[in-house]
Amino acid sequence: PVLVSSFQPGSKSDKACKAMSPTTAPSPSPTNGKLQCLSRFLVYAGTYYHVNNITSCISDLSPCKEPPKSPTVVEIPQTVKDYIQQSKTHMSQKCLDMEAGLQLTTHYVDVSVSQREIVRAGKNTNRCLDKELIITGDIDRQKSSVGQSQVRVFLYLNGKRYNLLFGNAGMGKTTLIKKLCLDWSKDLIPQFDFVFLLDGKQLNLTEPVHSLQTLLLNQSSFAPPCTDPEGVYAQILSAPKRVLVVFDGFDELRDYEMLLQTQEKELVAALQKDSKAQAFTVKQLFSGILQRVLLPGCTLLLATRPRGTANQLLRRADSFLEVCGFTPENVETYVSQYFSDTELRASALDLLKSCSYLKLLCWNPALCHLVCTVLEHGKGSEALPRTLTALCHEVLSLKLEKDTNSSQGGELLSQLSSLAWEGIKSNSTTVPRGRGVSHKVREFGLRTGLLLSQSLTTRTTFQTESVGGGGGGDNSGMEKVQDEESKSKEGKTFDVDEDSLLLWANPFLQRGKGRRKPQREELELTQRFAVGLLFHNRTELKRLHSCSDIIFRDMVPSKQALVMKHLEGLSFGDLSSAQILEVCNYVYEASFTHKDSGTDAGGKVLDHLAAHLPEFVTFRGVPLNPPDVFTVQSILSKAGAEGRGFRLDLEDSGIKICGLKSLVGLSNINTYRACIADVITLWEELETDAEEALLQGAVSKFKIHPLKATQVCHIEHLEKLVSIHTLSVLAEGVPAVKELYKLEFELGPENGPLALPKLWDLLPGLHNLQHLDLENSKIGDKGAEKLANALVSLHSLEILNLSENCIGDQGLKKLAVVLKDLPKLHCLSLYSNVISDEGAESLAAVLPHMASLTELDVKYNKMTDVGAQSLGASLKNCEKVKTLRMWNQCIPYGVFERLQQQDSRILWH
Ligand SMILES: Nc1ncnc2c1ncn2[C@@H]1O[C@H](COP(=O)(O)OP(=O)(O)OP(=O)(O)O)[C@@H](O)[C@H]1O
Repeated sequence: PVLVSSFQPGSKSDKACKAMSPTTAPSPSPTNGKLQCLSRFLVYAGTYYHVNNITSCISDLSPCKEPPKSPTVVEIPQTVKDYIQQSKTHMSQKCLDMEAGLQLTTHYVDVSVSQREIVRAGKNTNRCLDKELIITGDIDRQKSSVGQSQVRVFLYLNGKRYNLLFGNAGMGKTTLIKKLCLDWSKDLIPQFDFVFLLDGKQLNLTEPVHSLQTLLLNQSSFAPPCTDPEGVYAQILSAPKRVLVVFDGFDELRDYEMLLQTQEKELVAALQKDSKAQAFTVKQLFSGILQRVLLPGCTLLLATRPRGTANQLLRRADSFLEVCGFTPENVETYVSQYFSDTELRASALDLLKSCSYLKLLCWNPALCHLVCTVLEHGKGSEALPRTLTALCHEVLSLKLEKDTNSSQGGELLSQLSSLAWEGIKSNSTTVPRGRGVSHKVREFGLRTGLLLSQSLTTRTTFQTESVGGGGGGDNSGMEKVQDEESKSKEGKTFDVDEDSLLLWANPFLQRGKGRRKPQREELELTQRFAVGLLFHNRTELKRLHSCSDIIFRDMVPSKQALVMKHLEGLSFGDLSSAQILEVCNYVYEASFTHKDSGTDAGGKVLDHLAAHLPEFVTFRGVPLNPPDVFTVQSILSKAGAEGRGFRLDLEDSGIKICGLKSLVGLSNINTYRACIADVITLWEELETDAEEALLQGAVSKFKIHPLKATQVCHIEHLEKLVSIHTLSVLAEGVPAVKELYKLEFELGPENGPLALPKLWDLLPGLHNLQHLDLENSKIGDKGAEKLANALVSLHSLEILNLSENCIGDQGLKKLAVVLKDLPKLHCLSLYSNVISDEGAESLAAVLPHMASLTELDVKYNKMTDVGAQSLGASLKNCEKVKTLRMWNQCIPYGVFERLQQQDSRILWH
């Protein structure tokens, strides 16, 4: 395309997508504990939202350039080889289930996994060790994709010992792990002899009766009974590099961080001394593995949702992977695999096309499954749900309709809802064991898939040769049962065993006791459902018998009024970006769950938000997933219909290019910011599709001022944009570049030098730049020379910060020549460089020619009294200068004081 002829076009397809969770900022709570009845119901709907698989796994990827090198193969005894073979057979049978009726072998969709990066938070990289995950733009995310073959994920693990696998609830971490296990069982991943899956739920086993050996051989998911535990364990210890340990079932990074807290010395010593002693708690053993006290050479893969920062963990890990969820193509594959009947398949795909929001929800695999459940019932597009609430509600209704004993469904559902709401309030994914859940409720919950039951298995370890296949079962010769509630059943069970652990099949009910911020993903979701249901169609609600007539007559309108009052009480200008997004989502649920909204109470809520959303809407730093973009878009366009215009900031939101297109395409968006590389790709797409009006709008509304570059890619992107500006056929160039007045180069001394060559190339294109900040970028004399060449073109420059840059006399000499030709420069900082007398003199020589200079800082350099005196003398000819800071240790105190007495503009600080 002409517009972008100067550089490599990016990929045009949105093939990767982002799986980031919204942040946990405090948010308005329309429920405020007052909508309990309905919200309980909604919790229930939410509970159904995702039928979760509880297993454990780990993985890490990075692009694999070479075939993996297996560590030296140690001779493995035959009995151990047999065990490995048995493990593989066992795993290949046991890890196949994804959802009821869906299996990995027939329904799995190859998803992309991308690498994520972290940065040190804060400007001073030495002082601040905190690290954060970077939210990358769409194009960069696609570039960092490790591809779709799961085997590649494993190859990627090669040599990386500490791997984190991120993904929001339902995005497919557990499923990916199972697929990896399946691949391992098929000998596709030869670098590991052993793969063990550990599960966060096992932390419920609090008795100190475990050893590393029993943890791995008896407690890990999908492990078969072992005839020769001693031999196998010895083999594991002798070649830990050939062992992969996967942790899953921890809901947040923080849960892992808790396991990284320093252990007592005696405990560490005990773990190291005798890892076979059955004297440890599961928690101690998990800690031992995560802290590299136990099995130090093994590869770890930790699956987790990305919420919250867990600095210790981020600091330790070598690689960060993320499951990207489904692309539109993946959704099509999933739907095609889900519907084996060709006619049903075609109609499902057709229906999905007509329902944008549902289609976007399918980005999340767990929701994609729910969408298929609804599509399966073949209602026309008019009857399809349009919100998350309506989707979950519909699935729940279908589920209950199918339930044979549904006569009591309403009552049981209500009881289950109370339990779920308690769980949300107490931050627990499990139903407390002492809670005395009635048999009926338990059975109902398990039957409908709202509850899962998991026995915290202590697997049989055979002492004899009499191993029978992979089944756990009630075998004789069983080791001591280590938890009174543990059963000798295999892994996860779904029976009505009163003793096993009851879990909500809902990924949004998170664990942890009160130490978290109160506002969590699941609570946000509950509120979203609560609001949605409150404004739902009454006939629909009645289908589940969850509310009486009185509730409809009295409570619903009064709660609706409360929501409205709450909304009216919000001061939108004070809300954080995450809160704005939450409000948009609540309001979307309220306004669109009911089919005929627009004229009713839900419509009023929408009107209010549309009228009061601030004119500047920023989602900077808040992950915007595809359905979020849709809700924001509907609210913005509603406001547009009322004549309101907006400025949008979408930087660091991970928005996909198609989402960017839909928002930028709104006629009432006056200006926008977003990842430059993504914007350029959008322009390219618009140009290729000959969407001229949209292209023109997308170019003219784009803004980048002021720009703070904190990563190398920011400068790479800017370079592309500047080259479009200078080379493009657009007569007026790119307005965003022309209007860039301030550029802060904040990559720090480590990364700065990587991007400097590009910076020098692009700088001359920024004709209108007024403020350039290059502090602490290690530019040195060479860089100073390059900068001098670029400065010739920057006639508008007013402020130049070159503090802490290792610039010496040579560099300053080059700079001095051009500094005098910058007619508007009024502030120059050369603080903390290595300038000595020679440099000071060359600066002194040009000082009187710097027509606009008012502030000069050369403090903490290397000049002595000689240099100081020449600067002092030169100052006499510079009327405009207001301050000259130049103290350093090489200038004798007396000299400095005298200079100061002569000219009060000379300052210490
Ligand atoms: N690649 C895939 N192909 C087909 N279905 C998938 C895929 N990934 C996920 N799913 C579906 O989505 C559901 C949720 O996935 P999964 O349990 O793996 O999510 P998760 O990221 O582990 O969530 P949580 O954080 O709640 O544990 C699965 O049960 C499965 O039905």
